[in-house]
Amino acid sequence: MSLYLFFDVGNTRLKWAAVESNQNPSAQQKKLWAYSGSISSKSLQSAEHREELADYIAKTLPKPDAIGFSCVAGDEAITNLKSLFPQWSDLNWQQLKGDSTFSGMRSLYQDASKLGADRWAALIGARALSTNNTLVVNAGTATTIDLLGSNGVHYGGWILPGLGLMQESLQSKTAQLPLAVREESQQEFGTTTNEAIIGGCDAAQIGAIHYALLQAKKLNHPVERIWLDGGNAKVLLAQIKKSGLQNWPIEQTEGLVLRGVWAWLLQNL
Ligand SMILES: Nc1ncnc2c1ncn2[C@@H]1O[C@H](COP(=O)(O)OP(=O)(O)O)[C@@H](O)[C@H]1O
Ligand SMILES: CC(C)(COP(=O)(O)O)[C@@H](O)C(=O)NCCC(=O)O
Repeated sequence: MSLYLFFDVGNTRLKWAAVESNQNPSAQQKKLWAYSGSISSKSLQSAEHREELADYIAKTLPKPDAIGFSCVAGDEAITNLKSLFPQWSDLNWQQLKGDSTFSGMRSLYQDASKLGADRWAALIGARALSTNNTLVVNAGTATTIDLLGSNGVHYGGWILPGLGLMQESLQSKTAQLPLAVREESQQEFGTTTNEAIIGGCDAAQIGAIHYALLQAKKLNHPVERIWLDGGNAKVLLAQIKKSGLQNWPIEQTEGLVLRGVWAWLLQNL
């Protein structure tokens, strides 16, 4: 049996996972990854942290037969990532980019080489999970919202500051606003500065998803499934449920980008 190792380098977190060749990227079960983990993407900048990460991964899994990755954290991060396992120098690192081809899918992005590799990977991952009209929401450093038709066409999407970025920018660009902290007893409309900021940023994120649903319907691709992933997915989903939007066909998922890199790698082996 072969083993495949995948990396998703985001602007905040570096995620990895490994699977065996008898597994399938369309499998829905929660415990999908034989091995997985995450660490700050900044760790790639330090030789010491790179060595620790490489040691940890090499000790927890056997030598993989192929490595696939996507990276939106810049060229230096790619160079550092590819330097991780000098002992596996014969291994080919396969990089999924925004314009990597995937059979059965295409993007309407005017210049696909500019499409974030993680967005394209997440769309491929979503396609592996379901083939209906789908909204892919990745709530990470940035929040990205992308529409994927049941025909395999990516109609484009939106990029918003992520929840953390929204809150941080209010603090750093105003005189009076603190860095807000999420509390248990969040009201519908904020009655403190803290609540007003947390509620306002939530509303911007949830409102954007709501607007995307309306736009997709207008384009005659009514959304039948929303996949919500990323470091802020849990918090956002809780707010969506609290807001009385339970009838949205939304499901939290983990590792959609890694799943997409996996599906793509299998087409390219
Ligand atoms: N343990 C955590 N470490 C870092 N960020 C976290 C954590 N938990 C939640 N977050 C939030 O998730 C975001 C990172 O999510 P992630 O999906 O990993 O982003 P990216 O793919 O952009 O690296 C952060 O900006 C932060 O708002
Ligand atoms: C939008 C992003 C910054 C999201 O990055 P992330 O929050 O996942 O770290 C990334 O997908 C990116 O750099 N995209 C390139 C521009 C584009 O997709 O049009």
